[in-house]
Amino acid sequence: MKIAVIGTGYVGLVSGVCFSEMGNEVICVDKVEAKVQMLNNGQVPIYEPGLQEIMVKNAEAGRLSFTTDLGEAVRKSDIIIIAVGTPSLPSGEANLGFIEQAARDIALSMDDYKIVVTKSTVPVGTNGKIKEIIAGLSAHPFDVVSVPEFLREGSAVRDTFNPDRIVIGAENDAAAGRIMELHRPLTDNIIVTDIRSAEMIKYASNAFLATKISFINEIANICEKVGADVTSVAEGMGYDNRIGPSFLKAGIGYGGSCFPKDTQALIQIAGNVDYEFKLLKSVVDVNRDQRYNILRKLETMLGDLNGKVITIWGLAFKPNTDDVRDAPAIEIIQELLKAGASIRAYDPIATANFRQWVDHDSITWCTSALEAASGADALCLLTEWQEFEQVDLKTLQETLRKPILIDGRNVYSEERIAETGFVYSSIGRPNMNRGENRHAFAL
Ligand SMILES: NC(=O)C1=CN([C@@H]2O[C@H](COP(=O)(O)OP(=O)(O)OC[C@H]3O[C@@H](n4cnc5c(N)ncnc54)[C@H](O)[C@@H]3O)[C@@H](O)[C@H]2O)C=CC1
Ligand SMILES: O=C(O)[C@H]1O[C@H](OP(=O)(O)OP(=O)(O)OC[C@H]2O[C@@H](n3ccc(=O)[nH]c3=O)[C@H](O)[C@@H]2O)[C@H](O)[C@@H](O)[C@@H]1O
Repeated sequence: MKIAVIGTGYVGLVSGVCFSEMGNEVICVDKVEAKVQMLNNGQVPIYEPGLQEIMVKNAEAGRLSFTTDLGEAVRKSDIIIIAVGTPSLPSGEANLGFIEQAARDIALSMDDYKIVVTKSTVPVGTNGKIKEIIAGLSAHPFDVVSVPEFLREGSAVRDTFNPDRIVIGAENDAAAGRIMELHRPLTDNIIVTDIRSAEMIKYASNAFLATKISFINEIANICEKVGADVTSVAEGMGYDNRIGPSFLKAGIGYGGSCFPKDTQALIQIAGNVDYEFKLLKSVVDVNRDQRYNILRKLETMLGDLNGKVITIWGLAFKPNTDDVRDAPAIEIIQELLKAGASIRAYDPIATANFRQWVDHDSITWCTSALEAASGADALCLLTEWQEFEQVDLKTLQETLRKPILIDGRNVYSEERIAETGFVYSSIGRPNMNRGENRHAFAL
């Protein structure tokens, strides 16, 4: 099939590359010329394991190309995939400006029947608006189909080739059939439904996963008070098939470009029809507060943070990505700076992106984990990069000025910590916490 993909962010680029790997002819379009130039030079603007190799292979085979010329891409293709951003407005509602612009651009370029597929996450009713926009500007026949995307950053290629399910929302059986045919090599688990339900499936899925995370984080907070271990609790719960083991890792809360934005958007979608989504509002509140656990733990151990030097390990919102959108590290570092602390920060790959969000004279950007730890009063681990797990804890203890380790992702085992002299605190594992109530002067 001949496919144009509009937008070369995570979703557009990964889908485009994977569809070309499946033998389709794909043209990826972005309005940012620098991005297209990079892609044409075989470079991937995002960090996504495995993507570059397949991209270069398919570009060399002539099945995959990149352009800023949306019109030509649309005219050469049968299927147009919209994968532009839908960021939050200050109200929490999804900003549909990029979607509407893409719909107008597509309409003005159409010269024949096209299937317009929306992969961006859009509020219920948006595909209907896309249809109206295109029909208002073009006399050519077309169908709009909603195919929400469920890939995760950091494992986007694997997720795309091994989806749990494909959801297709369509009004027309023939269009649904073409889109089914496109996805059939990936899975037999294809659910065809109406467009509004498909749009809702995406938000409901992300909101449910966010709920699981806030739920286990609250259980972790209670575990700390009653002396239970949240990792055992999650394991014990996860063996129940009705619950399942995934998304039960307690930590400092979810971040990233999607859960925070999509939970807010769903609260707004419900609010627009006079429904107060109380459960989801609490999920969001719990998530925001969970980040502050790190600060509370630091204050318990160090007292006043003014003048203290704090190491931050991990700036990306999760490992294996350089994406820092809504990363918990942003808010935690801002709060530490407000409290008068200075920061020594390190992330294996996300530092350059992070500096576009937060930069300050009191932050030293380090190029290795141990350099960041050097001479600090405490270390906070915020992203569970494998390199942090593999660090020699004795060397780490000697490198820090004070042996205080706050593990926001429960990376270290009880045995490993027991072999060290760290004052240690993690999330929901009170039996491992050591010396948490000792103030710095006692160390
Ligand atoms: N990032 C992720 O892991 C996932 C994202 N999604 C959803 O997919 C959508 C896209 O997300 P990302 O890939 O993160 O987006 P992004 O914001 O990283 O990238 C979007 C790209 O679209 C381009 N663009 C915008 N308007 C354009 C136009 N009219 N013509 C050509 N290019 C245009 C931008 O220049 C940008 O490069 C969002 O709705 C998001 O919620 C869904 C699942 C996973
Ligand atoms: O709509 C989207 O954009 C995507 O959002 C998430 O994917 P992603 O944000 O890439 O990453 P996740 O692996 O889901 O992690 C999100 C956040 O939750 C946190 N998390 C995840 C799992 C867990 O058990 N505990 C936990 O705190 C992570 O640290 C991270 O900050 C969903 O998992 C994807 O299915 C969806 O397509």
